[in-house]
Amino acid sequence: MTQETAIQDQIQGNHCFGCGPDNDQGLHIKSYWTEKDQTRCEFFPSAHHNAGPAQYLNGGIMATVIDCHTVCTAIADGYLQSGRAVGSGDRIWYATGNLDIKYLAPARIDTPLILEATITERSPRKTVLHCNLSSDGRLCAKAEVIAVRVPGDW
Ligand SMILES: CCCCCCCCCC(=O)SCCNC(=O)CCNC(=O)[C@H](O)C(C)(C)COP(=O)(O)OP(=O)(O)OC[C@H]1O[C@@H](n2cnc3c(N)ncnc32)[C@H](O)[C@@H]1OP(=O)(O)O
Repeated sequence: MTQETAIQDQIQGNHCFGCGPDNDQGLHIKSYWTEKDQTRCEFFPSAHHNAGPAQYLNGGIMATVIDCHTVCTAIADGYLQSGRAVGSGDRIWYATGNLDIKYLAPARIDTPLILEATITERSPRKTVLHCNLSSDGRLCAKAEVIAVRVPGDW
């Protein structure tokens, strides 16, 4: 199960700092389905995304890309569960209700991140996801995220 168009590029009107195509100063992450209930994102940090040491990535950036990759996955899944193409018809939105992240190892600033999200639970009001963040073949963070459905005009 693969797709050529990123989830974020199928959703209109997204100004999110992490994932919104409409945010000129955002991170512009791109997420793709890989298998049923699984998505992947590759993100190249910029030089100014440092933690204190110049060689390592800031933990808030790590949390942001996990947040956006998982919530965009929940949004896309919301459309699919409704039998609709992603981005079609009335807007389906989710917001982050909970983000529980464990930092396991530093991620280098000069190495792409690989994010792999899996939907572990879904109900009409919320979607629960697990996400691994790896860099240079090493698991650097893992997270549990609860995405909660909100109105289309949220
Ligand atoms: C095209 C757009 C693309 C956008 C992508 C954006 C990616 C980035 C996402 C973000 O960063 S969003 C910004 C950060 N998040 C927020 O600002 C959310 C602030 N909180 C809220 O607005 C509300 O508290 C929230 C929408 C999360 C929940 O309020 P509700 O009153 O709608 O929830 P409700 O009490 O009806 O609960 C619905 C379900 O969610 C669960 N839930 C609600 N809040 C939760 C919470 N905080 N943690 C865990 N679970 C929560 C709740 O237990 C319940 O589960 P069940 O259906 O199983 O009973």
